[in-house]
Amino acid sequence: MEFIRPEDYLPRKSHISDLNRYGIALIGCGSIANTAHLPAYRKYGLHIAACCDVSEEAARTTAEKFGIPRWTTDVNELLQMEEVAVIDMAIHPAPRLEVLRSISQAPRPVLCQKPLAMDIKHAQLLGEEARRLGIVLGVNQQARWAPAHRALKLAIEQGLIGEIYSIHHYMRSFQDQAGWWWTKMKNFNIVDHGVHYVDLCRYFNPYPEDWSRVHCTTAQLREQNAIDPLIYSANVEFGPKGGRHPFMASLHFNNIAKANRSHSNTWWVDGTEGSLWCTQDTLYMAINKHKNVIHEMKLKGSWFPDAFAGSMLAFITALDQGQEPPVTIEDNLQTIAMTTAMVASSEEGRVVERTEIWSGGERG
Ligand SMILES: NC(=O)C1=CN([C@@H]2O[C@H](COP(=O)(O)OP(=O)(O)OC[C@H]3O[C@@H](n4cnc5c(N)ncnc54)[C@H](OP(=O)(O)O)[C@@H]3O)[C@@H](O)[C@H]2O)C=CC1
Ligand SMILES: O=C1CO[C@H](CO)[C@@H](O)[C@@H]1O
Repeated sequence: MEFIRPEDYLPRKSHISDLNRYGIALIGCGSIANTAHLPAYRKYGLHIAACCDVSEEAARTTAEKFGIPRWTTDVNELLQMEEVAVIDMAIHPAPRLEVLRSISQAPRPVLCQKPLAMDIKHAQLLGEEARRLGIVLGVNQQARWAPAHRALKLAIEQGLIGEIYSIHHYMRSFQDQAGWWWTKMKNFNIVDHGVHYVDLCRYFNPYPEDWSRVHCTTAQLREQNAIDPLIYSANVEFGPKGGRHPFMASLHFNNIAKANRSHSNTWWVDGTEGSLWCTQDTLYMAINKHKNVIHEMKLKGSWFPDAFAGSMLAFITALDQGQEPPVTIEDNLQTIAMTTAMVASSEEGRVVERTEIWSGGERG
């Protein structure tokens, strides 16, 4: 039973009339740009016009490696290039405000690496400043375009498993390597890496109500390199208090599991008519009425790098059609509100309401 096809879940460029009109300028030629953004754009034939980094060596070697026609260490020089139609911002949150202000001299739409910032106050500031400066700003929550996550989302939308009542995520990996920026970052596992799964939990939610409250617990090993916990468990409630809303989610992320053969990244979605679950390369479905049958579909593509083309293509498609970015500032603020609440919940040992953190509307 083929309930989802590759053309449904893989990145598509057929919606864009002339892709060459959308020259991309990359700001930040670091690790993720070189290992995911640029390989993805090359694979899907996107036009990379220029790249920029404060480090001359990073800008030059990246340009050479990917055959990018122009490179610079100066954002202002980038903005003078007529062929630059879109900015791909792949730098850490700290310099983003200053870079946005430079971009306002000759505004271009900006797709910014996820999340907009590591806490709600900083994210709000960046969002408000982008609006004030007249910059179209979208957020690159590219995990939404990972083949497994797109396929799962489409299967949910097809209604094959009835009314969804539960989403559960279980992630096991290892990122306790000494010396890397993430082991030195405050609450990294929740606010920087975990934010993918928090955002996906909101993305898969089929109801109009956004998340309402969260209870998160963490643990910190006696001997670990990271300055903060690398394991969390979060129970997310939707709708009013009282436990009678028809949908709930739970998220568990153990990022300090040394035995790599035990690693996995799995979602389970339960509905009144059946269940869907996926790893990163396979989507499964079991329907109540088809007893003892599991429908199993091997998926094409992978998160790294395909999803990075998916998010950029969706951003360009929205620009082409005069629509809002696929992940707006408001949408991302709801996700960051949840990671901010998870940190507060684990540190203070209590349930944290969304409204304590963020007073924005229902769905972003
Ligand atoms: N799946 C995903 O979506 C992933 C997302 N990320 C996100 O991407 C961002 C970047 O991560 P990563 O690539 O690992 O980081 P890196 O530190 O490897 O790269 C960032 C690069 O940007 C440069 N830079 C800093 N400030 C500026 C500026 N003002 N203008 C131009 N270049 C600048 C840095 O130079 P210098 O080092 O000299 O400061 C560095 O070369 C982070 O926010 C991270 O959370 C990262 C990994 C995966
Ligand atoms: O997916 C991810 C993996 O970890 C990175 C840090 O190394 C995160 O920044 C990132 O979002």
